[in-house]
Amino acid sequence: MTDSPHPITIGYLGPAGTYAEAATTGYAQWRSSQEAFLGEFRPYPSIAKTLEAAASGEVPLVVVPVENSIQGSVTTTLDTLWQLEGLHVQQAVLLPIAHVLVTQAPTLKTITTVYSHPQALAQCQRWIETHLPNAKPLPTNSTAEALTNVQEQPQTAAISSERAAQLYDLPVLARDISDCPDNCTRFWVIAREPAHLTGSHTAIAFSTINRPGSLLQPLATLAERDINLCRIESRPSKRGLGDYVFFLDLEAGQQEARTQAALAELRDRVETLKVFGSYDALKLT
Ligand SMILES: O=C(O)C(=O)C[C@]1(C(=O)O)C=C[C@@H](O)C=C1
Repeated sequence: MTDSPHPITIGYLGPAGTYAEAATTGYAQWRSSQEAFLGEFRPYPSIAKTLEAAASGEVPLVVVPVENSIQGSVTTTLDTLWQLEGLHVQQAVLLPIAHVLVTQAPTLKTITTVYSHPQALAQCQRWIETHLPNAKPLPTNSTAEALTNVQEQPQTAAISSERAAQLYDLPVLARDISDCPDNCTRFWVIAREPAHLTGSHTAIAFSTINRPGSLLQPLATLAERDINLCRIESRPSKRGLGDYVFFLDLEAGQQEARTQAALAELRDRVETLKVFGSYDALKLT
């Protein structure tokens, strides 16, 4: 008989039934199909608290949303990653997002409020305006948390996954309510321990001093080494208006010589550089 592996606790945005939970359990299942791995799961009340749990060493691994195909970056994740020290991206997980409208109300007309995570509300904004013109959208910490309002107030609705509606035993009134087809969210698996350097993509971020060429020079460093970018995103540095942090995803692994050389040069060309790590993408269905 073989010994079962020691369980690894993975933090995620809870409560049970979130998309983050689906990404986390999907990742753990995949990993245990590759190696002796046993995941146990710990929900946190917000994305920031989930990342803080990894940074403080409370849990060795967390899974957080980074980017959505309709709504773009999950800004809390980027801002918190920039603020915290010592976090390493290990893996990307792509999860299809299929939102439903959950309510105890008999018809759409009687719904006064629609609760969900701000990302989910934004991904369904046009549908809400068309089908619930009189309902007030109100943000919650997660899609699953939104369902607790529906349990207590019959004239309200929530946007979540169908799986979450089943879990909380609540009725679904409308399906397929995302504003664009193929809605998909990319999550990152993040660890406190530096990962192996393998992976086809590398995530970095840097701040610059606001002067001519301060973005051009780092981009030239990457272009000169034939490193393609698959994403660039700016976020306010929070030091003052017009001061930014740039988040980049490189189509090159951290272990590659060209990446090592580019990162060494980048350190001299930017103010602060953070290398989050290299990752491959796991596509869940
Ligand atoms: O609220 C959830 O269920 C989450 O997992 C968070 C989150 C996000 O922040 O993007 C994850 C996937 C969907 O895009 C909507 C919400």
